[in-house]
Amino acid sequence: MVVRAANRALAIARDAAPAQLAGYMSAQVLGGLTPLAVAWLTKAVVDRLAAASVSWSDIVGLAVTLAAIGVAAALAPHAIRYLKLEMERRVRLTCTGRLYAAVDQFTGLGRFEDPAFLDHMQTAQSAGINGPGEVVDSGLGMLRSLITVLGFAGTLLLLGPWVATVVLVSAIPAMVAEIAVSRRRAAMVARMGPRQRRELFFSSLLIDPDAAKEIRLFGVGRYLWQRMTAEINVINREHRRIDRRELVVQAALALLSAGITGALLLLAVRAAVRGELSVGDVVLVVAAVASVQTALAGLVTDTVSAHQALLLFRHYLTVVDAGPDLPVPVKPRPVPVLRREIELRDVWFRYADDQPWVLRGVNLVIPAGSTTAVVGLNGAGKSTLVKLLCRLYDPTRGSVLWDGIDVREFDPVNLRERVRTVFQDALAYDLTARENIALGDLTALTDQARIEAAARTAGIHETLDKLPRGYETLLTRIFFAESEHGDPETGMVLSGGQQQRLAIARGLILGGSDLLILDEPSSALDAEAEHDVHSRLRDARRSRTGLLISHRLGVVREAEFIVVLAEGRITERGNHEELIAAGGAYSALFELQAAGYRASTAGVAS
Ligand SMILES: Nc1ncnc2c1ncn2[C@@H]1O[C@H](COP(=O)(O)OP(=O)(O)OP(=O)(O)O)[C@@H](O)[C@H]1O
Repeated sequence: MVVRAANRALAIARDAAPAQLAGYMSAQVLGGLTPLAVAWLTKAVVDRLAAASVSWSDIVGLAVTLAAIGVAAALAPHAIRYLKLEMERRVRLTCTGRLYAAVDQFTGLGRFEDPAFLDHMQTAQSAGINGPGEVVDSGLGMLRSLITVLGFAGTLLLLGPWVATVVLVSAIPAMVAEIAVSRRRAAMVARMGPRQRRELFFSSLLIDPDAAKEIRLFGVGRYLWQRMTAEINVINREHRRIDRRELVVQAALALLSAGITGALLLLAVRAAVRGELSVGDVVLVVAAVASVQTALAGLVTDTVSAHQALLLFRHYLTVVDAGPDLPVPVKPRPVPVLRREIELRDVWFRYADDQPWVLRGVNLVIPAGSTTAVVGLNGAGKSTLVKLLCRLYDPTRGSVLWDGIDVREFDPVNLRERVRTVFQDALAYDLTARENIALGDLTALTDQARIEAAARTAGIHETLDKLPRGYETLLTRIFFAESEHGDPETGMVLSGGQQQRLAIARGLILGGSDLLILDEPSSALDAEAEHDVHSRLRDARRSRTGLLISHRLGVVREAEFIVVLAEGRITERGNHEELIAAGGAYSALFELQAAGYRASTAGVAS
């Protein structure tokens, strides 16, 4: 598993930054050989100096080579740093692109509501995208250390085979102990994922312009930041625990290493006194012991870093390898133009196996070319039904049929080209007015006529036209337009009702869709504006099939078919007159709303 992840990391680095990777690798190999070259050259110089007669010409070549290596060694870290940073930048860009491309392939909503998968996405986004860079970085560090260690192993043999063995074997407990700490750290990071997400939630909320109003009016800022610091405290406590364990392990290992170095030094000096080693040999052994100890410590640290980076990188791989969340047939059927009807046949749905049923055997036919309205109390399941029609989820049981074809036989992307939905909680993007509309169909991005036509149908054209920069006005107060950096006048914020109209324009811009779903798109509009929007929408729906969800029965009454959804079941169906005559829940609700209007009209009149 770790090996597979390492291979994937290396492959990404090779794809993203081949030249930088090759340069970085060469520099690290040379870096690993440098201490060896320096030690052997120094030994040669010292031995010649210690000889009875020595001339300048005897050692000038060695001395110049030594000096040249010194110059190269002084420059190398800067070159390595540049190559490493450039490689990491390129790798991060590639990983980020692949991550979001993968997330974009999740056509349903399930994964965005699964806490375990959200943890994978959060770790992939924060740490996983740096994984390949860190793995390569640590891997090349290991390679460099390994070259130094193996190169000096022969030198240590000068002191006897057991000496080389002791030095090399002393690295094993260090490796084992450090990897154990690393595993604990990775497990802790995974455990802290939900807390980290909550910390992020609180910190974003506290500076979110949309949340600022409520937070101030309710005076809950303190409560929220204290909740945030409570999360940070727990995260810090866990990190501290691991840091302390690491401190103990590293102190013990440092003692072991210093003890071995000291003992070897004593051995070398004693051997020299006995005439078994030359002065140059002693210099070489001292350099060898120091270099091997440093390289072994580097090897351990880099192994642990690589291991840590790989564990985090696995979250990234989980996300990019997750594949489609909704099953898509190998050969999806093309979505035909809707001619007859959309049918929900015995549809049961719950958001997860441990959640209650939201829809319980819904049977509903939405005839093509007409408008069907769904009414029901809060939580009855109306928006859930809409999500199944857009195939943001699949029914747990039963099926949704498009002219008799199960929508699971289509590619969801194709289906959504035929279905347009405007939700009550549609987003207002911090982009220009033009982009806010064109996001409904990006082919219209530069087609002002289409954008304006959609805006006119939604009754927002006059408003947008009068903005300081017309359709090019940024609809935000949190960014400046790039061209006018620093000008606080660049952004505008629309009212709630205007934003809804904008969302309607976005929903309408796609030509050729068959089904227009309006899930309370006018809840933020005043009565006059709502009437205006609905009469415009009626015209827009004329050639399409419409599904309307609304709590305002004055709007609903004009639909050809009305169904009442209660506790996940359809309890009444018919047109307005039929439902009023039936005297059921619809009739009672309609009476209640009408009485409210009559009372307020009477109040105004008196
Ligand atoms: N993502 C979700 N995960 C779990 N449960 C959900 C989710 N979304 C909605 N529900 C639950 O499903 C039920 C139906 O919700 P839904 O939003 O479909 O109702 P609705 O009829 O549209 O309500 P409203 O009139 O308030 O908009 C509710 O009990 C709600 O708690």
